[in-house]
Amino acid sequence: MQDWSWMEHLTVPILIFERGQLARWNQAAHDAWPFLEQGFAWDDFRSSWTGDWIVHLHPWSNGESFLVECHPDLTRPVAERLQEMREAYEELELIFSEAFDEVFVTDGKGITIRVNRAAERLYGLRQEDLIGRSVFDLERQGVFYPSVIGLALKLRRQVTVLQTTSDGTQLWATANPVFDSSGEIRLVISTAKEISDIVRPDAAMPEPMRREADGDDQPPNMVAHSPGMRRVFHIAKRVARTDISCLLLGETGVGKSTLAEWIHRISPRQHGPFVQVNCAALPDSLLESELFGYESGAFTGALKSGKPGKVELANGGTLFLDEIAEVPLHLQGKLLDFVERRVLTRIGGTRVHKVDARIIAATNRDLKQMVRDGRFRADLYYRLTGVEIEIPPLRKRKEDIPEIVQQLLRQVISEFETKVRRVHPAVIRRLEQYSWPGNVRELEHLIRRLVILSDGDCILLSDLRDEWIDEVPPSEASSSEGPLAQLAQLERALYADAASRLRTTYEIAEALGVSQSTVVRKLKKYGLSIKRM
Ligand SMILES: Nc1ncnc2c1ncn2[C@@H]1O[C@H](COP(=O)(O)OP(=O)(O)OP(=O)(O)O)[C@@H](O)[C@H]1O
Repeated sequence: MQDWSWMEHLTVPILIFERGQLARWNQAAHDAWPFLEQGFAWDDFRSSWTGDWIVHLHPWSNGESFLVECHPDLTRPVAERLQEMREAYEELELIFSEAFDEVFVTDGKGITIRVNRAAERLYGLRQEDLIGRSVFDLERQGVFYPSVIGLALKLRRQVTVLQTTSDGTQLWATANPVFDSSGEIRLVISTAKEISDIVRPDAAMPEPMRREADGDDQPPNMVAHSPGMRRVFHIAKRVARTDISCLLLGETGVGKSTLAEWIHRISPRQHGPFVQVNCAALPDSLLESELFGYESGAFTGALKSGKPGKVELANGGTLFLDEIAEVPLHLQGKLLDFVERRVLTRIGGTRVHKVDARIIAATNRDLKQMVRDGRFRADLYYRLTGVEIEIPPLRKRKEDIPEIVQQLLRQVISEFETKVRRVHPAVIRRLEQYSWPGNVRELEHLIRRLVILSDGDCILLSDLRDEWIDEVPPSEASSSEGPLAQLAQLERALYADAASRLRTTYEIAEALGVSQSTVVRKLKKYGLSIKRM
């Protein structure tokens, strides 16, 4: 009689098959497969065993019986676990490398261990150029300053600083030291974000919501950080509620037309037309018919049906008389008549047309002085100036410049394809120093030009090389009211006056005793154009 008791000492399942049928098994086999008791043929067993087990066969000498020894296959779960860990690691790697914010990791001595792709973008160096280098060396070389990790190592605590990179980009950086069980710093992990990427909560809102939140406090396309501009909008908003005539004063390109349109848009007349007439754009003979219209056959070349003027077209809305100072004296009387009585007769007509329009006028001239000189009717001046709003020149509200630049950049990017995404802070500083005779319009043209001509994703100081703005000596730039700035203003006034009186750049050149090319350059510099062609 064979003794099978040894089988019970084994913790791996053992099965004995005799002539193809299961004859014996141990407890471990019973635990693994309780159904064995119901009998089992070798063929069934063979077809049902799984890859979870490694099976050894020990044949008996009679050739008809054998012992089956089953070992759990431990390699498979280990392989599966390894695969899971590999996938998790790859995912972490991806998160680390593709995070938009910079992640920079050093050991406890400040030697760089890992950096992500954002670091390459911010510092302009490849990962392999950063790994293995000390943050203190990188700080000395100006790759960034100060080193937030260096500070965290010195202070042995979390630190947040404003870090500047070699190209002047400002980063909001935080470094966090990680300590080991003996209290030594094992790693320092820092994360950093470009300041220009941090948007104010209201800027993140969708446009309609933002407008609602702004409550029409200022036109959506106009920047007003400076106290001067905030005051302008404050007054304009009050004026908008009324029907009072309003005179907008300010140098060329400060935003008079834009403000006039906004006043209309938030006024009770917002559903009526906004009609703009540039009184300087037409010769006197045409300006009258443009403003007041004409009846059929009023003059040769007139339309048979006659034509309403811009004043009539503004019925129910707002009439914006831009460059009001350019209205010739003989027309000022007719305009006064309309402003006082809100009625007009077309050229060649007798019928009186009643027009209900709010009047906003604008000029970059000293209208009061023109009244004193007898070049502008005092009664018209007083009728037009129910309220006078003076928009300050850009050089007197430099705090608006950075945001205007950002706004213009966003606008240009949305208009055409360009790689440019930002303007170097050093460029902004230079723009803040300039005196901007052509005001916001001049700044607008400059940004457009720079975006078009720039090759990279950032407008750099070197891109200003071909701009006259680069010629401004720092002494002049730092004091816009210094003698050089005053000289520039004087020169601008000279050219503005000539441009309003003369018809070509050649005539101006002759009058001022300079070359025609100088005239072209100066007109461009001061954002001026010849009004009467
Ligand atoms: N505060 C501002 N913020 C942003 N953009 C502005 C601002 N003011 C003006 N602009 C922009 O500057 C440009 C010139 O403005 P606008 O035509 O209103 O000036 P203006 O004073 O009427 O000029 P002009 O005297 O030559 O008629 C416009 O494109 C306008 O959108």
